[in-house]
Amino acid sequence: MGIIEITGLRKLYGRQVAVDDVSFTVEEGEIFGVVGSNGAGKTTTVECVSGLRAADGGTITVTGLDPRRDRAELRRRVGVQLQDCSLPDKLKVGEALDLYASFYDRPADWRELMEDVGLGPKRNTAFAKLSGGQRQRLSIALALVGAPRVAILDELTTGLDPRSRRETWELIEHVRARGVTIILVTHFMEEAERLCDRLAVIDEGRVAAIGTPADLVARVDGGQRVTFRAVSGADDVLRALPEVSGVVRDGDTMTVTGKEGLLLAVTSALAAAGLVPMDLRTERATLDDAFLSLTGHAATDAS
Ligand SMILES: Nc1ncnc2c1ncn2[C@@H]1O[C@H](COP(=O)(O)OP(=O)(O)OP(=O)(O)O)[C@@H](O)[C@H]1O
Repeated sequence: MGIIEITGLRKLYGRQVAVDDVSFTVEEGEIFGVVGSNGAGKTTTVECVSGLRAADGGTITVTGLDPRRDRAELRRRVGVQLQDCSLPDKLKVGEALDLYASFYDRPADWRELMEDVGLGPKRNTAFAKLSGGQRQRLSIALALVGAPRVAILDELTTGLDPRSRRETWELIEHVRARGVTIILVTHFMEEAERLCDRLAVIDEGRVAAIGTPADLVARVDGGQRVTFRAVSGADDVLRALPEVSGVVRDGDTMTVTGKEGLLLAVTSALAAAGLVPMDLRTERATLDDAFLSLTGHAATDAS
C-alpha cells in the first residue's frame, strides 16, 4: 500500500467539474509529480489530499488516514506549501518559523531548518523585504517545520528566475534525502523531468498518464530522433529497420524517428549500404513532447 492512495477522486465547484476521475498511488520516499496545464485540476487534487477541501466522490488515504475525518492527526503528518504563500509584511523569518513550530507538539528544529534552506542570514529580515526565491525557501521551511512524513509543494518555482529555480530544486532533493515523501505540483516539464521519480499527467480533471519521466517520454512515438543531410537511397535502407518508426525528408534534411538504439541502427545500416550521412545529429524527445502527445496541447502557453 502506498503512503498516499487516491481512487476515483471527484470535485465540483458548483456545476463545474474541476476533478473528474483521478486515481494514483504515491510510494513512501518518492517525489511524485502532479503535472498539467493551468486549470487542469492539480491544486484541487492536492487540496483534497491535504484535507483543505472535501471531495465530492472517491476515496483518499494519506499515511492510512482519511484527510477529512482525521484532519487533526493529518496536520502533523503532512506539510503543505500552497501557491502564493503570503505572511504579514513585518513578520521576520525567525519569528515566522518560531510561530509555526509552536503549532506542533514535536516540531523540527526551526533554527536548523532555517540554515538548511539558506535563510540563516535573513533571520531578522521582514517578509516584505524577502526576494521571491527567499519567500519560496521560507514557504518550504514552513511546510517542513512540523517534521512531516509527506510534503505537498504547489507551483513552487513559478515566477522565480532560473538560478533561484535551480537552487529550489536542490533544496527539494535535500528534503527527499531526509526521507520526506513529496508531492510536487508543477506545470514546468523540465522541473518534473529533473525532480520526479514518477508523475501523473492531469488533463481536464482526469489522469492522462502515470509513469516515470523516462516511461512517459518513451511512449512518444519516435522517442528518439536522428537527423542528417539527405543522401539518396537512405530512405529504403532505413525504413526496413525495426528500430525506425518514421523517415521524413524535408528539403535537404532527413529526420528518422524511432525507439531506443536508433542512432546505432541508423549509422550501421547506412555504413553497410555504403552511404555517408553528413551533419548527423541525435535528439531525445523530452517530457514536453510527451505532454503534448498525451494531452494534445502544451503544458505552458507561449508566455
Ligand atoms: N474555488 C474555486 N471556485 C470555483 N472554481 C474553481 C475554484 N478553484 C478552482 N476552480 C476551477 O477548477 C478548475 C481546476 O482548478 P485548479 O486550480 O485545481 O487547477 P490547476 O491545475 O491547479 O491550475 P493552476 O495551475 O492554474 O492553479 C479550473 O477550471 C478552475 O477555474
